Amino acid sequence: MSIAKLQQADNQAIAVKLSDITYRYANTAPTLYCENWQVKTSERIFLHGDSGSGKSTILSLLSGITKPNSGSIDIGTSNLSKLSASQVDKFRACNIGIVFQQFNLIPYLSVIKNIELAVYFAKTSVNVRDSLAPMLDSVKLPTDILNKQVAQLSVGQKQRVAILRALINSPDLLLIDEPTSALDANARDGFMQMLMSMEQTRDTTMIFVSHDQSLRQYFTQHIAVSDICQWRTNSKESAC
Ligand SMILES: Nc1ncnc2c1ncn2[C@@H]1O[C@H](COP(=O)(O)OP(=O)(O)OP(=O)(O)O)[C@@H](O)[C@H]1O
Repeated sequence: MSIAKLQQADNQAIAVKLSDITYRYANTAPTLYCENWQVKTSERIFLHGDSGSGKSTILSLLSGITKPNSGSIDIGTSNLSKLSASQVDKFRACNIGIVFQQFNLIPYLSVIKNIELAVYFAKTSVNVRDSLAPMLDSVKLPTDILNKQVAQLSVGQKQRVAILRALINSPDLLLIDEPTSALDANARDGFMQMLMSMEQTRDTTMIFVSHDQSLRQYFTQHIAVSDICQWRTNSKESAC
């Protein structure tokens, strides 16, 4: 199941579309409103905002991990709001690569088992070892790391494994959440150069979130969270 492309009037396909979204974590919490936001296919977006502005929440909504209270989210021609929970899980596994802030690797499993799980959930016929061979080279990891337990890896190595897991099914959409926050400046720049060179030959749409403005240089499009979504407190509920 690959993402069918939504065509726009100017004939450029839409990869992501948010329409009239509202979301809140609990009844008393402020509500996040996102009226309308579209990302075209193959765009590489740097989505920035202060800590707490909602970057991770937006990625969670886009990936279908979090369901909005109202509104709709289209990824290609698939409206996530119309899919059942299990259909969303399947859709995500097949079409969306995600690099989480804390990587979300399973620490007691080996590197290869972590990556194989992504292929298992997508039910694709990817041969993991064959596909990984050139990718390992690109991220400068040795082949023997595949059999190491994730718990034994450095932060930088975990970050690269998280990228490999996100890319193994050749997703159309890549969502990346602050992957460089635990790295020093040299490691951060090395990681960004590696990510961009891996993506040079792919047609992936990428949404990369960070509060670190020094990463802007790697992207041609920069969008502030506050330009697409706002947190508002419901005045009736807060009155008493
Ligand atoms: N599970 C949760 N329950 C309640 N509130 C939450 C939860 N997760 C996030 N929030 C709140 O939602 C708002 C946005 O959080 P979010 O994690 O999306 O911000 P962020 O921009 O990614 O922050 P950071 O840069 O620090 O990771 C914050 O006010 C946060 O406290």
